[in-house]
Amino acid sequence: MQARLLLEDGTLFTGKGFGAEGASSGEVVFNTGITGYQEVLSDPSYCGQIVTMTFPLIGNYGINRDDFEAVRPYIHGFVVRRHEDVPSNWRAQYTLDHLFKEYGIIGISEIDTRMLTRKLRQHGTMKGILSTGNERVEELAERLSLSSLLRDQVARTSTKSVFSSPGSRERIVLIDYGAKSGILRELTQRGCDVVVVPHDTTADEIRRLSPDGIQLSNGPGDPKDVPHAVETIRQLLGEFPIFGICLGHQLFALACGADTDKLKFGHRGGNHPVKELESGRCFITSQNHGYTVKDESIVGTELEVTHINNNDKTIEGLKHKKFPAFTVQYHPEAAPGPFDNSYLFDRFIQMIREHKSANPQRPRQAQLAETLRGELQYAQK
Ligand SMILES: NC(=O)CC[C@H](N)C(=O)O
Repeated sequence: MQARLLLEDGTLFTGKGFGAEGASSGEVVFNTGITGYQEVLSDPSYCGQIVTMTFPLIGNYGINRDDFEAVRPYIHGFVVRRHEDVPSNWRAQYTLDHLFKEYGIIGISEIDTRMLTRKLRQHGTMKGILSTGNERVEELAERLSLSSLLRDQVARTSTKSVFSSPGSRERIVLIDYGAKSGILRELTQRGCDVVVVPHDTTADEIRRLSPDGIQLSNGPGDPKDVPHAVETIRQLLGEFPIFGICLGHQLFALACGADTDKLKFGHRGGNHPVKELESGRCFITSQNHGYTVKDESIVGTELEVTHINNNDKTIEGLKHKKFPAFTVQYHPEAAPGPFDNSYLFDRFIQMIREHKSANPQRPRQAQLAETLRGELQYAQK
């Protein structure tokens, strides 16, 4: 089956289709990871994007039950050099083609992904349209120009209802903006009592859950598309220890009065070098983002830059100077990518314990009584 990818600048790629048939448009981005295509394509932060893998052989180890980062993929297309439809791995349960057919996702192979990546690097990410049909190029171009990029990806990918993953240690409210499963996995592995809440949960609703700490998740799209999330973080800041990841980091920065901007082609891959300014140490990180916190916007806020990207010097980590809160632009939960940064979850738990022992005026009993009162009032409404 022939398939085509047309970019906004008029470049047309012709290749072979796999997965679903039809047409689909989105922002074309590239990921430089060598392994981990299952985690990449199921990371909700790619919602609405057509993802190109720079590694030239994809599909060779199939798809398995355990490596999903969300219950379903939200990507709008997948572009590869060579697609291997006969997986060879003991963990493989079915093929990439099978997965894409199930979820209506179009894959295209036999593409010069090196040329495509160079174009995206030079021009910046572009809109593109994938099609397995035989419409004329002019018709494809017309459909592409009429299509618009999604603005509601957080609502599309966030959980619709509250659910819990019980544990016997710290109670963490995880605000799900399109969270990767890896974040919940890291918290539950540490025994945390996690309650996952939708992106539009209010500060009062969160207070009623009596959290010891708040985890802000990753998520798709422009942080400025979810102003309600920024407002909620602003209300919770100072009251609870906060740890933010990726979109959570950007939303936190906005809540503290800083600003965000779009990068030319983003950071997506498993080997981005990040420098921790305090120690001077370099960490290799997993990344997937197209936006960044603007350097100059930190001035005059109560934020301090803790990490920078060693390639382009953009901000990779922040902490609040007064309140227990820190955030990173990269992915300590890895999946895919190195697990070197998972210690940040331990740091979060440590921060929660320190905050608790420094604030003995609100013992658990008093907090519980307060919660109960809140819930009663809520129920009587
Ligand atoms: N992985 C993420 O959380 C990405 C954050 C945001 N959507 C960006 O592209 O910058």
